Amino acid sequence: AVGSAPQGGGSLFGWTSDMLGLGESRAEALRSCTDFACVRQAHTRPGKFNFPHFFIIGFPKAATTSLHAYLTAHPQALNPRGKAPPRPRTCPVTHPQEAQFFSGKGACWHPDNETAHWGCGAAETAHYINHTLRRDDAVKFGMERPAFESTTDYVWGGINMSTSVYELAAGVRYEVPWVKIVISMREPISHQISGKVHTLDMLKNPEWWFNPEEADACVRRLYNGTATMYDCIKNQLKKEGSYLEPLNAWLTAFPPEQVHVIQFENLTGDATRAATLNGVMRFLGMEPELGLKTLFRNNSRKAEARPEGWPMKRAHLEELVGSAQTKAERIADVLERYGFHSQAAWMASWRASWDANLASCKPDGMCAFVPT
Ligand SMILES: Nc1ncnc2c1ncn2[C@@H]1O[C@H](COP(=O)(O)OS(=O)(=O)O)[C@@H](OP(=O)(O)O)[C@H]1O
Repeated sequence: AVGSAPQGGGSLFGWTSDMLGLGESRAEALRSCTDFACVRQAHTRPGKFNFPHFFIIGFPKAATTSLHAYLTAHPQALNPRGKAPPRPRTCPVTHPQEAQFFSGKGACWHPDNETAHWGCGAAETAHYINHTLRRDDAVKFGMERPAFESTTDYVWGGINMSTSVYELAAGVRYEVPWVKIVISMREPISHQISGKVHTLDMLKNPEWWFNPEEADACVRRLYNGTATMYDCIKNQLKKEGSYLEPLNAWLTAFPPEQVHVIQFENLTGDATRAATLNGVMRFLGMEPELGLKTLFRNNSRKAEARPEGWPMKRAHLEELVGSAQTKAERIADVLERYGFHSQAAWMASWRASWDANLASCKPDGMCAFVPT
């Protein structure tokens, strides 16, 4: 009887597509999945959205929280949950933002096991599929809503740093080969400053709550007034791989059709925001007309931190711009080669920031760097 047929999951008036002789739908096949092998099997069945459909993987400090919130607010989105509240690192994965499933919490790494290097913990995987990615809701909506999560440290590798970003990207590709990847990149000096400002903010917390890492020692000195922002970002900015390597890793693991790279400045700029958001939604197969007309400003510190800019000697600013430019050219080169963006357009946006900041320099040789 119609009334006793299972509900949802691509059913028509209560009849499942299996009963109608069409074979199992993706939703029906996904219904009891608790591991990726089952999810992959379900993926072979017809359904509108993939499960999971996409990941926002970074970069940190490139408005990923705002983008996550924006897509969460989209009426088609599966996930109405907000940003994760602070929680101890040992808690099970529950939240779609900073779930860190593939980078650590999913216990996906077995570095000592040569034969089965990759393989996520069974209990963690079931939890991730059921709770973080909301399997039951995906099924209930008959795969008409995309499941997603956003974890910015997927661009760095495993959270204990034992795993390279190449391994992580390859592992994700192995588990969910269809997933779409969204990456936002911010002008490199601003990206670095935003990260340090975040750490500065954390230093206000008691040490038992936030214990800064070795690399943040300079931020403590900045906090105490014995170092400058230039001191704290110059080395990281010079590091060749810090931005380019994750991009290469993900583009090595995934075909370019599954990757969408946006520029933070286009995402947040008044003149370019709508087109950039529409581009993201089109890439994800979500209807742009249903998207909000505004982008939130989550996780923002720049207004309070130092709206007038970070004081810097002209020579130091020129050195930083030199490092950022070298990095940017390589990124823009990769992006053009893969057909994502023209090198010239990508560079022009970031160069506008460098030029504006260099123009701030006074005759006494002091400048102020305002992040994008
Ligand atoms: N709509 C909009 N317009 C302008 N700027 C915006 C917007 N949304 C986010 N932001 C800026 O993005 C920075 C936070 O990025 P993330 O959310 O990716 O940071 S995090 O890695 O998750 O901590 C953070 O930058 P800073 O304030 O410089 O730190 C935010 O101010």
